[in-house]
Amino acid sequence: MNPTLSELEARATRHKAAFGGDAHIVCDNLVRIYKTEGVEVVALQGLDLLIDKGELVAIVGASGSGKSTLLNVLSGLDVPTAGVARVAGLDLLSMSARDRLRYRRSVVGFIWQQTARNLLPYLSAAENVELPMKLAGKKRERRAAELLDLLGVGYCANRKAAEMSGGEQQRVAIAVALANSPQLILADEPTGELDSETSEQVFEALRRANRELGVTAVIVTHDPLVSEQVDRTVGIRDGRTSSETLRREDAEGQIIAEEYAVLDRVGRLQLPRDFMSALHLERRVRLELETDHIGVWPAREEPSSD
Ligand SMILES: Nc1ncnc2c1ncn2[C@@H]1O[C@H](COP(=O)(O)OP(=O)(O)OP(=O)(O)O)[C@@H](O)[C@H]1O
Repeated sequence: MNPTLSELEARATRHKAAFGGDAHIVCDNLVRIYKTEGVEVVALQGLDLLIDKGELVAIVGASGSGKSTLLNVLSGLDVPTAGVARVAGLDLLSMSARDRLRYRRSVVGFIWQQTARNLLPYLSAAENVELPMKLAGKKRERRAAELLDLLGVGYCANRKAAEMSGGEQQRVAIAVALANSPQLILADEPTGELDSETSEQVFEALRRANRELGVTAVIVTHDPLVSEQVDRTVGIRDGRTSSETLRREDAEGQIIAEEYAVLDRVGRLQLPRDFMSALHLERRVRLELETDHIGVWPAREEPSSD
């Protein structure tokens, strides 16, 4: 017997609810199109991404690949054009303005690349950390000091931004982002303006926040020092997730990194550009299913018509 319309609707809803399950961050076929002066730029072209609660993930990709767009969507600053974006069970597309404000105040914390953008210059480090708590109507006297201590900048509590180094300012910025106990922190090139030694300290502070407070952390970065030290690095190309590198420790304590291509739900994957050019793969490829892998070959030369 053919299913009724209501059965079909129920099936479609079940299918949707299943994608991502209880992942902390779910991006499903996410699309963001910018329109400027009649020209459309597709910054995200059906991006899929799942991140579990408590993960520390780096996002890498060439300039213009869509990394900041993704972070702006996850931070609630920007609304995608289509698809699904869900954080901690909250739907970022259908959220009301009031819920969005609450989301940005207490579910997510943000750290920008420009050190000067993260802190108010006329407030001390401790006052900067207290500010988001005050705005959310919370007053927890000890928390600012505790967070600054956790991130190794307790000694900066009474200093203003101009009296701190770039690395100290970024660690205070992490404390500000953590002030309202968010579930997720997002950092856009947090070490972009810093030298390698200072970068290491800032990354270490992010890692400590992730491990000790259990907060999920997503870091957009060009810095190999960051991207090569996380358990999972997601590569974005042309507005889609194209690769993932997973790192694990083997029995001898050596870190093993394995790079994977990402297969989306309908079976699409992006072949690395250097693989494509090495075998002159273009437009059409021949696929063959073997017992434990799939072979990909350049298409045979088309027989000429004469
Ligand atoms: N507000 C905007 N209006 C129009 N186009 C935009 C806007 N923001 C981003 N874009 C375009 O969307 C695409 C993705 O940009 P995005 O900033 O997300 O890339 P990115 O990977 O973060 O780059 P970078 O590493 O240089 O910061 C680019 O082509 C960019 O020019």
